[in-house]
Amino acid sequence: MTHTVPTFGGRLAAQFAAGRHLCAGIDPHAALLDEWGVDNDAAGAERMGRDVVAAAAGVAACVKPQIALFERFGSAGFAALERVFADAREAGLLVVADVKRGDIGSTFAAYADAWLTPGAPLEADAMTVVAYQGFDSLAGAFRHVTDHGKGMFVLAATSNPEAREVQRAIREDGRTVAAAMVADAEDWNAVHAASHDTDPAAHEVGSIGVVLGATLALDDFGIATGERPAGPALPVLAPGFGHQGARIEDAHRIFGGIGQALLANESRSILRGGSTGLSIRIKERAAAIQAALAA
Ligand SMILES: O=C(O)c1cc(=O)[nH]c(=O)n1[C@@H]1O[C@H](COP(=O)(O)O)[C@@H](O)[C@H]1O
Repeated sequence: MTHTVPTFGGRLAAQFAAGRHLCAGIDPHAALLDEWGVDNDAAGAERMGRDVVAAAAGVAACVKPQIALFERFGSAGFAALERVFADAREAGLLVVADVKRGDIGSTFAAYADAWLTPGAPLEADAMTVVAYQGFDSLAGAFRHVTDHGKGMFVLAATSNPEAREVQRAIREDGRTVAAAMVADAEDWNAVHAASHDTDPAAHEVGSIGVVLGATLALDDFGIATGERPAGPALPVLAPGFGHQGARIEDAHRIFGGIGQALLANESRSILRGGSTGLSIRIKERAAAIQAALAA
């Protein structure tokens, strides 16, 4: 089967080829909104989101709105989010909806429809997902990936210290939970690259990625950082830089061979300080990330 819609992996590859690896977080925490001089409400969150989009356009690869920080304002928060998404699309930025959804297959499919259906009010390019109900519980999103050029980032090894007890646990098959998420995503990409004969970029970078915290020693989670198996590079969404303490200069040491398609997320480190200087902060962080990854 061949497809004409560009894949999410292909669109990521284009961002990387242009030197863009920054994922600019949109996390309208109450304290940050206060620093921005806007109210802690949906309009304040929208202001922050749209300012980040304007400053990140042409500089970052994507924006990642953290949905809970909009959801706390109910329907007004979702309306704000729709406008932020629309701005981002118009600016040519990929949108990763940080929704961290997961469920049994039938209801996960409804989450995938909500966030990944073309033309849906909250259509994003990719969403963060939780696969603790099993990797195949994500199947409801696969058709959006193959047919609509969408993507997913599966939580594998997250940046928070308390995640270790679950994510380092050994499964019946002898792999850690985290390493199995990585392998399942890589396998899926390898199998499905073959169906995208018309999109050579789909062979470069996969459309299902994982979340790997930059704050971690990946070896501890059973995740190999040496050479990867043949197949498309695995997109890695890496939070933990900036506010959580990881340094982009250490990216090669942290990720090694698994960091071929790295999106470095920073949220509070670029949002802190208000809208004044936002554009400069985003440009500086994007340049530092590009330099560190090119080194
Ligand atoms: O999936 C995520 O985005 C995520 C996974 C993870 O392991 N750690 C993590 O911090 N995140 C998110 O990444 C962002 C990090 O924000 P800062 O610490 O302010 O840069 C937040 O929106 C988190 O919810």
